[in-house]
Amino acid sequence: GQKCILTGLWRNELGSKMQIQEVKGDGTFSGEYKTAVSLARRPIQPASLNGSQHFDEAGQPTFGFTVNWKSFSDSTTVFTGQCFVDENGKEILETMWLLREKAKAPNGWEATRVGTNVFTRIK
Ligand SMILES: O=C(CCCC[C@@H]1SC[C@@H]2NC(=O)N[C@@H]21)Nc1ccc([N+](=O)[O-])cc1
Repeated sequence: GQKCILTGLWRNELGSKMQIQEVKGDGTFSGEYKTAVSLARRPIQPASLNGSQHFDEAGQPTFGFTVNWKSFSDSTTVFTGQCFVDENGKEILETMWLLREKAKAPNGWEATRVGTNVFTRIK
């Protein structure tokens, strides 16, 4: 199919897996995120994700999505990034994320973590 439509199964360098359902005409999508790592005490469970992508003429759109970890942690991650297609037609998603855990009070310096992830398509 068309390159950099996010529908499908993706995996990042941590071994986390992301399944994105069909991307709607307005660019919105939803899916499921299975993280390979966690700071939560409770066992990891699949989490829902919702986001949107652009449809970019060069076929290398930007996107963003939110993962609500509700089933095992009171925390939230937002990812934002761009899809790139390499010379072999291989797609990669370069992302940065912010992970917010629930803090006891405002201005909790320890509450937000930041990082990067690169995803490649599994299917
Ligand atoms: O552990 C969690 C929820 C799972 C977060 C997984 C992150 S999302 C960015 C990165 N990319 C991945 O594929 N996986 C990791 N939440 C949580 C629980 C406890 C605390 N804590 O500090 O106690 C902080 C966060």
